[in-house]
Amino acid sequence: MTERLILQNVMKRYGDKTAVNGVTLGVQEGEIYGLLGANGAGKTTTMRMVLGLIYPDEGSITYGGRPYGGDVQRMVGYLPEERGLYPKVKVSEQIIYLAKLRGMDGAEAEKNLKYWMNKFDADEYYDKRIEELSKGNQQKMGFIAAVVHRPQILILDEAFSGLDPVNVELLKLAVKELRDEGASILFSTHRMEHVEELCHNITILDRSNTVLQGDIREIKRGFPREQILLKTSAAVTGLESIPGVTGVEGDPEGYLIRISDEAAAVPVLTLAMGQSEVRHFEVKEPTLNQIFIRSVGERHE
Ligand SMILES: Nc1ncnc2c1ncn2[C@@H]1O[C@H](COP(=O)(O)OP(=O)(O)OP(=O)(O)O)[C@@H](O)[C@H]1O
Repeated sequence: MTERLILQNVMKRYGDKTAVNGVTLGVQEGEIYGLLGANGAGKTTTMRMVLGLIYPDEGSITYGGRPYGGDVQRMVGYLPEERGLYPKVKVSEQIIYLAKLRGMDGAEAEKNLKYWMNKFDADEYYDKRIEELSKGNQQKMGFIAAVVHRPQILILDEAFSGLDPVNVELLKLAVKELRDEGASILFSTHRMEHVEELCHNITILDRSNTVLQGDIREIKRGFPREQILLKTSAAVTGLESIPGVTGVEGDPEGYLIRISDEAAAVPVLTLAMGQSEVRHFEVKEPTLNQIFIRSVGERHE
């Protein structure tokens, strides 16, 4: 697989404040790459540099091997920032206009627009003005505006915020479809469950620095497993007394057992089997949410 979007040691300062301190990452064709971080970590600044809205003070960003400029601008799609679409202009008119600006011919733009409007269950908004739409529906139109010209690189900053659960699913499907067609997607969000579902590779930033980077599965292997999920046919007593067990919650339908040492797993299972039929036993991997809190939260303590 080829890395299409590459950031190398990208640095941005505002006066004596370093907003982004040497970020290096690569997004492949057909990949959704997660860019995560606490508030103020440098995500938006990084994405604004990728969009060519601001320039890095150091380092480089390349798009299919080329620097920003010329045709590269047309390769990139992004969700307009809040109020990015003109409230008084018809949805179809401005989205087709934007697609043409990015080099697509009118007929193809119209065809793509209709395709996405239909996917998003939004046909009825075609001839409406943006200001007539609810906030969530405006956001869906923003998403269509970002993808209508079929960009090879797509920048999504909190693309699902403010959407109802049905629309979140629709947008997730759309993002997966674009990935499967080969788009390179830089995806930023605070919703870790979306990252777990959509991304393989991530970078976590904290106060302008990269604190974790790589394949989510490998990152997880580097963190201790601290929870056991146990389901049994009857109550199990004495779990709390096992060395390494630091807490027990729940009931036979699902005990959540906190452990400080994975060596506690075997005695937990042995005890449970001695008292009951064991229906489920799992030493749980940490969630990305727990990893985020550990790696970012601990730095702040
Ligand atoms: N135009 C600017 N002038 C001065 N400082 C800025 C500017 N833009 C961003 N910063 C600073 O750079 C740092 C990174 O900000 P950025 O907006 O990139 O964070 P973020 O990760 O997107 O945060 P959030 O999750 O809160 O949106 C912050 O400390 C911010 O105050």
